[in-house]
Amino acid sequence: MTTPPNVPIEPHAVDPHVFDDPAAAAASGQILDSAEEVHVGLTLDAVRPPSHEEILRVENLTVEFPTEDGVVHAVRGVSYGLREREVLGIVGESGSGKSVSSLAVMGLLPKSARIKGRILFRGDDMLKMSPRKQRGLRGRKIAMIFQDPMTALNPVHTIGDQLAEAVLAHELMPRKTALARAREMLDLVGIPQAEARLRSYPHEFSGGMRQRAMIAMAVINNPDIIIADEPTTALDVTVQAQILEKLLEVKDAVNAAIVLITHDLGVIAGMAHRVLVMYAGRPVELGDTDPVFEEPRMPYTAGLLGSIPSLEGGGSRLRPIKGTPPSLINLPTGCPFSPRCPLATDICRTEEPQLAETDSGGHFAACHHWDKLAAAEDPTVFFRTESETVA
Ligand SMILES: Nc1ncnc2c1ncn2[C@@H]1O[C@H](COP(=O)(O)OP(=O)(O)OP(=O)(O)O)[C@@H](O)[C@H]1O
Repeated sequence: MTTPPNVPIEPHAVDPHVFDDPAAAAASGQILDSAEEVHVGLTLDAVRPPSHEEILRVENLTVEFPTEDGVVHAVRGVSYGLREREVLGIVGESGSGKSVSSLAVMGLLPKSARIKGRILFRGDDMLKMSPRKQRGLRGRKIAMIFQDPMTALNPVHTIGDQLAEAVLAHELMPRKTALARAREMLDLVGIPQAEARLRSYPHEFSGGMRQRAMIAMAVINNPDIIIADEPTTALDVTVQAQILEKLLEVKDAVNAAIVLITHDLGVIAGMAHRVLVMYAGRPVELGDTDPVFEEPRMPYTAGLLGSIPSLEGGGSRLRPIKGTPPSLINLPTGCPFSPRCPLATDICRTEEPQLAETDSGGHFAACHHWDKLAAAEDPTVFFRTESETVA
């Protein structure tokens, strides 16, 4: 796998003695991750590979929100498949439709949302299922981890009660059995003294521990799919790496696939088998992570790659892509990236390109000029300033 540019996931890269703001946590009486909890260090190569069986297929998904200002075209034709045990990364700038497309899979969009397309779970269209059948899948077969565990955890109930409830919502069993499963899950996610921690309240946990508890909650019903929406954005970098490792380890333990939503290419590089790049509500590049990162075929992806700090060569410069994404209410004609694209020509301003296979199998891009990127030695060169190019 490509080395993650800024998130260390290689073995022993994580210092188990460094916790998220230990002083502040100790002062507030929070329970911290324990020093005994030494991480083995896990990479994607160390977990079981995906099978060929597709468990989720999203087909031409569109989501619109009617608002006072007009219709927001939040998701405009997203299609992808997810295989058993696969990690699919969805990356893109803020507002590109990453969360809305995943909330559609979870059935968590507001009633005002107009949803079209198909969301097939093992071949069954979830958008056409009875609400009862949908409820049976969501939370059980498809679970979600949110960015901020405090919005998902109830502050007035203990962690143990909340985990037990998550089981009892889907399965009839004695409460004691559900609590025993909750304890097992806290063990699995690396929370020490799990028995005692069942009685803790969310505010007694550090940020990293809360996110571990969220992972425990997501996997307690042995899901086939975990949707993780920016699961570590709120945590500091060291804790991020620990949590991501744990997510991979736990995913392997329960045999689940992951849809990982992030704006952090480093996270994708270390964790995803395949990547879907989104721009203005549409997928603009899709393929195995290494080829997409090493030989992007969509200028937007090349621009994103050029905007992350390079670890090699000392001169680590951030080159954000100039300009801003378009309004999703008044989209321009043609390719929505064309106003920011250094390769744009007349056709880009009149015709929106479709996602199509490029020069390598399984690598798709929505660009009229992907061949120009293919011909360039360094595809990020188009996004450099003149002085950088000369240097
Ligand atoms: N309930 C809603 N009503 C109207 N517009 C909405 C609603 N929910 C989301 N949107 C809009 O849909 C678009 C896509 O939002 P989404 O949250 O999917 O983006 P994102 O790529 O996940 O961004 P971020 O990284 O900031 O979470 C945005 O323009 C957003 O403002």
